[in-house]
Amino acid sequence: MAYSILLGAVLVLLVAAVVQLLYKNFYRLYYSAYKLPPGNLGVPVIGSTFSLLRACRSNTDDQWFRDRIKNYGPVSTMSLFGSPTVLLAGPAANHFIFGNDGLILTQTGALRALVGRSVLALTGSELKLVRSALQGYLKPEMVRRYVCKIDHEVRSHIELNWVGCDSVTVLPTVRRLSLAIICSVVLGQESATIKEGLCTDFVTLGKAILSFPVNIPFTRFNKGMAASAKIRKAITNIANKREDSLLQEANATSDNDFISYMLILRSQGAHSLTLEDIVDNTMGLIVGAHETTSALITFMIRHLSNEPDILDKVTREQDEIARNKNPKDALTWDDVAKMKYMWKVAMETLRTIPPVFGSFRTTTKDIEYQGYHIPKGWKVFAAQSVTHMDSQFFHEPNKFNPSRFEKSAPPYCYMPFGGGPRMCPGNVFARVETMVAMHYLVRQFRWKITCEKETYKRDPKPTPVLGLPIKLKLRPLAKNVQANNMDTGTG
Ligand code: HEM
Repeated sequence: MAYSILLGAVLVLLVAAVVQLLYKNFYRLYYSAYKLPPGNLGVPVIGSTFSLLRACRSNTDDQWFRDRIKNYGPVSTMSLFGSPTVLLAGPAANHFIFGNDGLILTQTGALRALVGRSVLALTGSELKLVRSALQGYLKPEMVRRYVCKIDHEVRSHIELNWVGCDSVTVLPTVRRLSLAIICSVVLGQESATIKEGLCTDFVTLGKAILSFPVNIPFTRFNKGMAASAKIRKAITNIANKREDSLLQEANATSDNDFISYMLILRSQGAHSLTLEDIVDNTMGLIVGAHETTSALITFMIRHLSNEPDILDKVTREQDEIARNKNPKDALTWDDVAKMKYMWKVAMETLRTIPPVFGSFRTTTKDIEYQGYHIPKGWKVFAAQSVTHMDSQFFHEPNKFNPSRFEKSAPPYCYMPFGGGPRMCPGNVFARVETMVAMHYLVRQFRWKITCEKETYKRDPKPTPVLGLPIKLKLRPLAKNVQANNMDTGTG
């Protein structure tokens, strides 16, 4: 028995070694005319996937990238998620990846399966149409119209989840806020079922983005697919109702929800997406907005609790904005524009802990970069988080110093929202949401982190391992703020 197990193990090892050898030689022969970047593809299909995922989950991804760059230089070959991939880092890499029309944005197979035919998975003329619709929906003139809704969501959320609590676990709480905000804007009045019932499903879906897209029971991907089906069903119900009511109203105009906006654009001939495509794009928008902004707000709260001088400066700025208005009135677009210092705190948070740490692209033709060839069909991954923490571009990169943004960062060194034609279309929305939420939190509360030693992992969004529990106190002045919120009916 023991002998046959041993024999079996030897055979498996032998087969693995032969496959590895064939795989390596196949690539070497097939690309013999190419000057490939240094590195290797590692174990077939798996390559460096698990090692990178492990690094992400133990918050050592930055070190992982640095070690690779030390071993192979800023351009190297590896295999990730089953594809040969070239890893790039540095401002030249960012310039290359965001401005090269031979590269198309790639999503992991898992994301394509989870979010379907959203902007994230489209190419060519369909992509242009959807991108332009998204940009139209999220352009500053439109976001200006959502500020009041965002303000209302933030105040109601704080009354329900923060006021009267001695402690709060920040990340899950802020995720609910962020989901409530994006759903009430994107889905309109009927968003309640989604924002109240499906937050956990959005988190499960988010966690499956970096998983192997093989649907085996109990895996992350399998759970993500189940969550995605539930979300899609709920959004489809809303979309069907919207379509019916628009058919009944001649000359309907959008009341700002994304589904009506897309249906009206379609009736005007701007695109020909099916209702299913519109549902997928709505999901894509919520997925893009929800965990990124909640990560930003969570880590701002964490940073501010360790930086009393910065918190003081932020509070003075926010008190000044509040002083010039009637406390019952919602914040406006102009108020948000005055939050200049707090935005620098957000930028510094995005530099140190970017919610999206890099960008994946696929080559549509053979490409040359810094003397190396990147063959057609290969993936290119640029890790922007590496440049954010490089002392060549950011003096004392480990120091949390919002004032560094009094000067612009060097070109292509600071890219938390990406760049080029696929730059995040939600960046203005994210700014408004974050500023409004932080305005009320900073003015109403003081907090202390419960577990100073808590670390975070990338899952794939940065996630404090305990969710960031904090002890909470009302700021003395906050009693007035709270009384006024009650008057306005947000309590
Ligand atoms: C702090 C918050 C946010 C950060 C850091 C962030 C970051 C990013 C980045 C880096 C990309 C580009 C990825 C690439 O080029 O590979 C992206 C794309 C995207 N983001 Fe955001 N985002 C944030 C908030 C939002 C919000 C609030 C929305 C929606 C309201 C949104 C919607 C999207 C969409 C739809 C895409 C895909 C665009 C495309 O494929 O062309 N994001 N985001």
